[in-house]
Amino acid sequence: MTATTAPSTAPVLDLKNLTRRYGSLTAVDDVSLRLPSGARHAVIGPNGAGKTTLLNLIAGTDRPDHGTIALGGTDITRTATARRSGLGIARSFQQPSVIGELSVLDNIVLAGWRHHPLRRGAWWRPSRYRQHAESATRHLEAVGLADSAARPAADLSHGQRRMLDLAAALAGDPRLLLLDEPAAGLTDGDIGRLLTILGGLPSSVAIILVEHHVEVVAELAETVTVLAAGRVLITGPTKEALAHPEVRDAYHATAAGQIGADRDGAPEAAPDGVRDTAEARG
Ligand SMILES: Nc1ncnc2c1ncn2[C@@H]1O[C@H](COP(=O)(O)OP(=O)(O)OP(=O)(O)O)[C@@H](O)[C@H]1O
Repeated sequence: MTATTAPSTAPVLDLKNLTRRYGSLTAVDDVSLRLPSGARHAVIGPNGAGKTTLLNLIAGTDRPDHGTIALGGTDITRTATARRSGLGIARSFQQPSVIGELSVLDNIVLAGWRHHPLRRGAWWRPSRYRQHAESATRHLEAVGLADSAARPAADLSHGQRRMLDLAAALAGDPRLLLLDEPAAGLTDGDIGRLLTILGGLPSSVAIILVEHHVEVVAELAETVTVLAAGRVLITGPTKEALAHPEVRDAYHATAAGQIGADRDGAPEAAPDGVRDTAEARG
């Protein structure tokens, strides 16, 4: 495939008119979005709004029926998922994808090897292993897991697994990090640690955060896109987006479990929390 590379001033991500249909359902409906390098952007909306589908389209695990995706000015609409990873897109999942039988360190060594554009041969060969182990240790330090490096990943708590999944995503030195509900299932303490870690990432890494916790969005995101039934309701600065009347109304529906609810249907942000958080930023 031919790739057209634009100057480095190109947005890190440029989505144009993305649409994904499943039969008669349009999960992502004509979504356009331009993010500058180092953006801190959140995508919010009710259950079924199309947030995960949008991440799948960007990561390449799903394909749009219409529209284009450019990464740093290069059209990647038809580029395979593995190649997108090599180009700098990394993702952490709602369910952490760690290998329980491997040590915590080896999970990251393997992730670093997978992301390496020139990877060849077996990752555990000593020369390659040493090459990746040093940076793997740095990534574990960044997520607070260095002390657990030698433990089997299976021994980690849910919160620690999520941090390990995040370290695995960072192991490829991404320029675009896709985070799908990173705070889901975390304790308040773990959420605090997550905020510190994500807040400390270098500006060379742009983040797209799908998250139901409004306080996490308010703390981390500079800009927000609100999706409703696959369409963009609003894209703008976080404070403005969260204070938008339709967003406020939508979050009022939380009390009925229709938006912002966790998988058990419990509301994660009271309507007043939206207002208070948005005002706190201003
Ligand atoms: N592979 C698929 N086949 C058919 N329908 C799908 C598929 N994936 C998603 N959908 C539908 O597309 C719509 C958007 O789903 P999506 O998971 O993107 O929403 P979401 O905003 O991430 O929701 P949640 O907050 O619950 O994770 C939903 O109606 C969902 O049922």
